[in-house]
Amino acid sequence: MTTAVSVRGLRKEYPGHVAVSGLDLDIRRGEVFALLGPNGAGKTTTVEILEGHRDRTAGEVSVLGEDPGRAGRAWRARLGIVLQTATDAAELSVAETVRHFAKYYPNPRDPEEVIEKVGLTEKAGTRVKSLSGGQRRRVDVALGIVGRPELLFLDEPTTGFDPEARRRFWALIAGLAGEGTTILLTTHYLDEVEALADRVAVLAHGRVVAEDTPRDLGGRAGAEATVRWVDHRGEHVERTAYPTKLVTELSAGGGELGELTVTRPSLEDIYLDLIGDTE
Ligand SMILES: Nc1ncnc2c1ncn2[C@@H]1O[C@H](COP(=O)(O)OP(=O)(O)OP(=O)(O)O)[C@@H](O)[C@H]1O
Repeated sequence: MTTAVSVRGLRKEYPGHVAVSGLDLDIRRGEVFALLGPNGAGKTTTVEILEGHRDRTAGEVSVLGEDPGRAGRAWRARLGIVLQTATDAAELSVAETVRHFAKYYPNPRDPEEVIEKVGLTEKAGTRVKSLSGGQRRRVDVALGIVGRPELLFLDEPTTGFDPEARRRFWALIAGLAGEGTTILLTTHYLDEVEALADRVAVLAHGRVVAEDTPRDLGGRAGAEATVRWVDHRGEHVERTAYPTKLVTELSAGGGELGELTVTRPSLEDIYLDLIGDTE
């Protein structure tokens, strides 16, 4: 089977509010798929339905071949979940916590190896309670992957991470993806999407408004480039589909083009455009 997640016409109504309204989604096995969208777009609700933690009002949902509303423990053991809310800080140490969770799974990863992967080896003997916020988040990630999940849900996983921890986390996720783990990532960090995701869907008002690779989202790859440079007459800005041609022409005289830059819309520009269109 090549499909990890398939969603058709998903709808979720809370009293007096429609959180998800006719959402379709397909995530392939082995893919890193990102869900983007403004606060309240319906990302967490959707993810919770896929995890089997929330019922739905209507629609078809299949996750690893089963309906999350009806699937049992064996199915659940194939998932890894890192929720938005951090683990309740216990009296247990990092190593004790990870070892304890490992016991719930039929084929867990080696707890020491997991602790090393999330960069907490030096804190293995420390109580989770005494860790910093970002370090506790890394414990959450460790607990999400210790069961060797086929499908890993990461809901805003790097909130509170310092830049080095984020880079380390990205490498960890790329490694898991390389081993074939399917990953559904919810995040507000566009650089994270760009670094990690094979495909991205943008949600607004409970539905998918765009879906593509980060490179191509919203026609980004084909968008015109902006060329800027400075000469004795001041700053120049030109938009063109053929920046190489323009730069070649401009530099034909052999002179240096001061402060030359060629840029295309960033993922953030495209994202804000897509979201702006839905307001
Ligand atoms: N238990 C609930 N009861 C009523 N309304 C809810 C409930 N949970 C979420 N909602 C509403 O449903 C909408 C979607 O919420 P959801 O948490 O799925 O958004 P989100 O995209 O994950 O947002 P964020 O980026 O802030 O995490 C919001 O308007 C929210 O207020």
